[in-house]
Amino acid sequence: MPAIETEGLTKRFGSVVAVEDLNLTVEQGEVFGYLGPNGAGKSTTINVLLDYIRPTEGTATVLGYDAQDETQRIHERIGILPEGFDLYDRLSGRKHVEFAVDSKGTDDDPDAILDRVGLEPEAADRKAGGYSTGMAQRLALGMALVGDPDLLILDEPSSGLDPNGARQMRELVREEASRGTTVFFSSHILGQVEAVCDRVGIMSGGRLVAEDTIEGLRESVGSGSTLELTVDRVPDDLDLGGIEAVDDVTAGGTSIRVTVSDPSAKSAIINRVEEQGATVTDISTTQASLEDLFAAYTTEGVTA
Ligand SMILES: Nc1ncnc2c1ncn2[C@@H]1O[C@H](COP(=O)(O)OP(=O)(O)OP(=O)(O)O)[C@@H](O)[C@H]1O
Repeated sequence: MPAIETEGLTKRFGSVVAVEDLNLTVEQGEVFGYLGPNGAGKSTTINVLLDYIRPTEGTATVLGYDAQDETQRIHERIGILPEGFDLYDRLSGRKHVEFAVDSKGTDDDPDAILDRVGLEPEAADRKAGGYSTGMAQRLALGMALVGDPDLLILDEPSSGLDPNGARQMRELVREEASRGTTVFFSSHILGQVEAVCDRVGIMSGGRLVAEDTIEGLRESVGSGSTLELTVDRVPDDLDLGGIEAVDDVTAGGTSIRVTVSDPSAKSAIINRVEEQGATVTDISTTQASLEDLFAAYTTEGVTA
């Protein structure tokens, strides 16, 4: 049974198609990154999964339960960090977690949870109204962890976190995943997604335009890597014509940068450069970042 499954899920708001014919499967135990530019349909999808809104067409199940008919069962077994969550300014952090423990009827130790999300006892006793964005984010995540959920739905969990906070968030996500929790993670911070997700889905204009591992996306976009050669001098009429994998070449000073669709073309490129009279003194390869892949899928019309 997948942790999340949607079939033909469509949501229209009047003439706006927010989500169109979405077939998404997130397996149990996965850390799944749900990506897409503003307005792509990510929050709408999450809102349907949580039954905050009803789909126009199609179905969704969460942990095997129907998102519309078995909402209560779902909410008992998931933890949610919503986008733009609200805290009670006058209550302390600890009170927030105690409140979550009471409402879920669990026996979690609030202090252990606060410790897990990095809120020191002194901070936990202060009113949440005075919290920084990062502290508020940690507290909201702590509340989501109450009841040891089978599925965590995190909507933009890293927004407002400094690099340390973001690292801690990654560690927490990984820790939860190693306990068998499925994590469904929407984010604009692509580095964060790349570092923690097993697979990603990319939404664009309401449609799922890619669903794969980051490695798989690299292969299907084809724009794998950039080869950077350091040479004693760039040949006058540098010519890499005829090497099929070469997409783009730029050269200057003692450096030649070649974008390749297939990294195994590396030796052919080096040989060709050396045949033209240069000595290659250093070689480095950079792979397309998730940022590049995201741009390829959401702005350049690549379809999976
Ligand atoms: N309640 C609503 N009424 C009308 N249109 C809506 C409503 N909610 C969302 N939309 C529209 O549906 C589309 C998808 O929005 P959605 O919020 O799901 O995108 P998103 O990917 O979550 O974006 P963001 O990253 O900005 O949160 C947008 O065009 C948005 O304007």
